[in-house]
Amino acid sequence: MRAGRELSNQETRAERELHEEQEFVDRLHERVDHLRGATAEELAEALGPVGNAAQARLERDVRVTERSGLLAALNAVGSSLCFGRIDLAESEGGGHHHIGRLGVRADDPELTPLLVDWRAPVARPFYLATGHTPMGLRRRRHLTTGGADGREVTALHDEHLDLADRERTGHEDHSGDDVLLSALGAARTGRMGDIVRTIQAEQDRIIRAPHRGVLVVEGGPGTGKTAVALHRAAYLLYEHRELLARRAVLIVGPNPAFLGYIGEVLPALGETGVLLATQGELFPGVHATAAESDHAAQVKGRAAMADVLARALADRQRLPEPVIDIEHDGAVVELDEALVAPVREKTRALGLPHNAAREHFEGHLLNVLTEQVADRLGADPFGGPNLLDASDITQIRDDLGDNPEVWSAMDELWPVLTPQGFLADYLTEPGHLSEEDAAAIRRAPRRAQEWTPADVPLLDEAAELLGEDDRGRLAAEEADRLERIAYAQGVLDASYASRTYEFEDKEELDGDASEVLAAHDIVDAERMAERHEEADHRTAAERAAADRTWAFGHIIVDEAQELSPMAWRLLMRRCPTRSLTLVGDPAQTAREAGAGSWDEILAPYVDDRWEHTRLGVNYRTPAEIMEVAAAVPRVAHPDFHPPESVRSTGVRPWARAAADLPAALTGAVAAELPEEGRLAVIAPRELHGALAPALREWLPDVRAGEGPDLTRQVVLLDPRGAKGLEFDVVLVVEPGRYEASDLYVALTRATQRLGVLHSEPLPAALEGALG
Ligand SMILES: Nc1ncnc2c1ncn2[C@@H]1O[C@H](COP(=O)(O)OP(=O)(O)OP(=O)(O)O)[C@@H](O)[C@H]1O
Repeated sequence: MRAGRELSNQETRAERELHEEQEFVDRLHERVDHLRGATAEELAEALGPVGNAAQARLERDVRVTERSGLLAALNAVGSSLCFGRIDLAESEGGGHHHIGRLGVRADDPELTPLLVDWRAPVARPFYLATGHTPMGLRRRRHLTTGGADGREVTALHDEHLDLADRERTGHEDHSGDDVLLSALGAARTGRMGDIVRTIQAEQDRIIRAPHRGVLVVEGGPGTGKTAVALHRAAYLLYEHRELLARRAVLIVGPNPAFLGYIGEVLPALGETGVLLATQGELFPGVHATAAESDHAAQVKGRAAMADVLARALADRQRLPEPVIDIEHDGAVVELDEALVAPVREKTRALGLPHNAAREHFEGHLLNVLTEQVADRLGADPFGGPNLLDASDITQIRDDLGDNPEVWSAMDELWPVLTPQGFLADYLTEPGHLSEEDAAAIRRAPRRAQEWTPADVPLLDEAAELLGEDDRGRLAAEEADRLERIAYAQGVLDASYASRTYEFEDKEELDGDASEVLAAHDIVDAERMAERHEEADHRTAAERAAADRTWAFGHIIVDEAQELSPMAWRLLMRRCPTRSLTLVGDPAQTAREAGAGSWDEILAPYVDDRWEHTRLGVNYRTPAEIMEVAAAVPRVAHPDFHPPESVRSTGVRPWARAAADLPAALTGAVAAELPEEGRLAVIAPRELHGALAPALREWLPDVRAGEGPDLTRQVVLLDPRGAKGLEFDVVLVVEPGRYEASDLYVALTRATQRLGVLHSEPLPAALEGALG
């Protein structure tokens, strides 16, 4: 009887708790809805016309940026606006805080905090507190919301961190671990989601690590490296908003499909100040997607290429072979090696980039040509000093400067080059390399500008070596400025013409009218022209994408060990403050183009001043699959330890030998396709053509070699393209053809089930390991 009453009291308490949280969540959404409307209105107002004063325009720009950021955050809240609550111990003053995706204050005079942003220091114990170290907490609560609009509180999970606390809420049956496990076991959508509800302590420490310096995060497959890197970006943007909103954060990922996969995480967290890019997109104006051999990419990635390009450029600073004849003033002026070599040396000695030095080359060359002409014209037949005076010499120099033959000689000897033009020329005839390496990267002239990702660091290197001959740009800017002044002058003249009329008109009505119009007198055309310059409303990330010399506030590199030494040179140029987070796993790295150990990568830039940290728990791959996959790196490293899987499913991975692979694949996909979620077929690229018809039922329009659409229920990938991705079910085809690191990647992509299909022998590591 007594037990029965207690039980019903518990039920009542549990219901009351749920009801109270529902009321709170309703109030919260109401407040956010109101804020959203008000912010949208403020933004519309800010985007409206403002006066011409520079101050007003500046203030408007700041307001627009702020309001747009806030609106993006408010629009992003989606369903789990509030997902946690922490109750403080009596010793900490009691009370509680709700934790959510963004900070929200009540509409009262004190602006009482309603919801604490997950990134705020107050929220930290939500992620870190344990029974052993409660961090001042009495209780931690996970709120799960759902329903049609995502606003219904569907479950609470309470953990008591003070073990002496006997109070029960009726929601203690499941712990925070169940919330994590249900997130991990959920069907995949083809897009990565955020993990703010369930960030684990080891991950939280990395996410909130100080932003200065280089932080290296290593961890096996599925340890949350990518998730952590993205949440770190969100955290840094929150913590250092002022700096990073201006300088933007760059996230570099291994391929476009991967960027598509992770692309929604930061916007869902309300952050827009981030540029996501692959290596192939890091040179503005170039979209480098052409393919090439591993050998070619490896040659291009070597650090020595910086020197090779510098030498190739020096080759373009030519000497006459043997002479260039210039017709001038009825005679021939001879440009030979003896004359040009000292000019070239003098110009090189300035240490300027090639294009920037061109102006000096022109000056020096004109001087020696002038001397030659003056020697001839002013020679005293009786052997005395030259008969020409200073003005004659100036005249000769000016005349030479007007002679097109002089300019074409200059273009031959010291041409102004673009990075694209220079590199394309180099690749059609690669010098300063062994014959074998040159053959690997040589390109037919008609394909010379089909850029590959490995070309991008070379283009950037070339741009550095070339510098800018900015005379053209400056002249264009000056012409533009003059045009604006002329326009402004026209406007002023027009308003002056109407002035008398308006003035008279107004004066009759208003004695102050002369004051208003007097403003005209102090605005000259030049200042008015300045005011007509376009306001730049692009975000910092958008401006950064278009600017090769942009210095980012922070750079995050996923799969960082894939990058070549030349790619590191490019990235370090984009990050002069050396504020970087590098994420990678050596066991998943194809070493061909990679830069080797972290020490080797980083020593040239930061010496040994970098921090290393590891993630050790696998949140993706069930233990059964991990056991099979770990055998692959163990072949070369017998003491290899994979990260520990947080889950097991009880389902063993299987292997099936089949003479007719396409038929076997069709059968396997039909049998394994999850009701909800995604299935990936990972197969060597050369088999895609033969396998695509077998997938027609699910992928009717797929063509071999196409970028995958990860939101389809079935996806066809090669092992490199599978990097960083995950699927509910994975079928690996012909694993005997993969390199070990690629095979390890392919085998660790599944969150639920793994199957292997082969017609050729299995690699030794998999033999006997599969059911
Ligand atoms: N704390 C967490 N809560 C919920 N899900 C998590 C958590 N940590 C990681 N995950 C999930 O685990 C999966 C693997 O994470 P992620 O892709 O970041 O791992 P990774 O280390 O980058 O893997 P890989 O090196 O294999 O690409 C993702 O689905 C991610 O959302």
